[in-house]
Amino acid sequence: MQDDLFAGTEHSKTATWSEQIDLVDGDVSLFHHWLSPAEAEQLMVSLTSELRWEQSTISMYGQAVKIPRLNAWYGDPNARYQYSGALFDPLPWTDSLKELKRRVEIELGEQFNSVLANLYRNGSDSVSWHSDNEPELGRNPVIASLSLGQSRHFLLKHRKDRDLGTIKLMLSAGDLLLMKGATQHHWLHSVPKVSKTIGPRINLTFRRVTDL
Ligand SMILES: O=C(O)CCC(=O)C(=O)O
Ligand SMILES: [Fe+2]
Repeated sequence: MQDDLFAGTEHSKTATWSEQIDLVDGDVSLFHHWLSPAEAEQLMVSLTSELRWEQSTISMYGQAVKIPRLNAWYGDPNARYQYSGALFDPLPWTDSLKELKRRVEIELGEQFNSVLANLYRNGSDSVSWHSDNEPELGRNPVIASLSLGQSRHFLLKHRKDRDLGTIKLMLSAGDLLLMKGATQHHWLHSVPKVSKTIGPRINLTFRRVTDL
């Protein structure tokens, strides 16, 4: 179901409209053009330089491996999270991240205490299949993800029922994706590499982590 108020008019390219993704065992919705193109562009520029981007290292089969993207973690002081066995403290909110969080909370009626920012520098950067199911995210994680910059595909696949195939969404600048309910129990998601030359993308995933 979609409520495209301006379908067929000149507004349809930039007007906000939302759709519920038809997903068995999951609850995913997408707010297209949640930010205007101008605001999304401005944020892309400012967040690229303002955030403290790092290339994290994870351990895979006992080897230290650099992940294929940059990231940065911001949030309330108690919103600590565990990643590959290490405990990370969030950086304090910047003004623009705090303001975005406030607007996302009002839109969705959900509370968040942290944001994981990802910077995909080009088509070689990606995130492989995973679920956001770390214990500190609680039983049914609510994750709101805001996309800026280059459009990229966001894929979903069911953990068990492969007959459901791969669901492919295009996330463009200003789009807000919401995942909640049982989604993280049953579905994996990824942002695959792209072989052609493309520009950078930033994705902000607002989360609520609890003290373990
Ligand atoms: O970049 C995206 O759209 C997804 C990022 C993601 O899945 C994550 O940070 O857990
Ligand atoms: Fe994720």
